[in-house]
Amino acid sequence: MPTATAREAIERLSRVVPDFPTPGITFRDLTPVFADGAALHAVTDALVAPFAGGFDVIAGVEARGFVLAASAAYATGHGVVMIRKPGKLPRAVLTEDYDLEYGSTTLEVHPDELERGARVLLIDDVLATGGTLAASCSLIERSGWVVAGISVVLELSELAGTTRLPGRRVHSLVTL
Ligand SMILES: O=P(O)(O)OC[C@H]1O[C@H](OP(=O)(O)OP(=O)(O)O)[C@H](O)[C@@H]1O
Ligand SMILES: Nc1ncnc2[nH]cnc12
Repeated sequence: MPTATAREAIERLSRVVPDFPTPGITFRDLTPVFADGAALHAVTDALVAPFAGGFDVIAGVEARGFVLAASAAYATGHGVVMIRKPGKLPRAVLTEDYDLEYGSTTLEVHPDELERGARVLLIDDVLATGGTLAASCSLIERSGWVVAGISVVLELSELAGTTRLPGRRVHSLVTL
């Protein structure tokens, strides 16, 4: 499905929620995009299309990134690596603390999930300050894997998240 269809669906279905989760944050809610089958299909295809043939596995960031990563993995016949919030993964983990637009937290990964050198396409819903994706890239590289690219549905350009991702190939379906 063409990227223009995905963009139209994102613009039509996404919602703006003022002061969520904390006062002063303008929250961009993509749950209606996830809930619409045609939109999820178009968005999934548009996220992976620029990276076709260039990755071995897809990584998703808990929680919203999991929806997109699993959809993209099924569509392309790849597996999923889960980058999780703290205390959820059962075996030995690598850990990164980070800040995001409305707080601070930690992400973790099982570093033995893939072979060294595996090419990982990293998918998430929103690129805001870039803290989440920078921490995720660090976990991927500390695990011995390669970041093949980063694909997001929505980039909030006023927060300049790409400056936290120097040298990365970042694909955003919609940039606000
Ligand atoms: O670019 P940043 O400033 O780091 O923000 C982007 C992140 O914020 C949201 O995740 P959140 O941690 O709110 O988790 P959720 O998916 O569980 O809602 C979003 O899904 C991104 O992962
Ligand atoms: N403004 C925002 N809307 C939705 N998700 C976000 N993650 C970080 N900032 C966000």
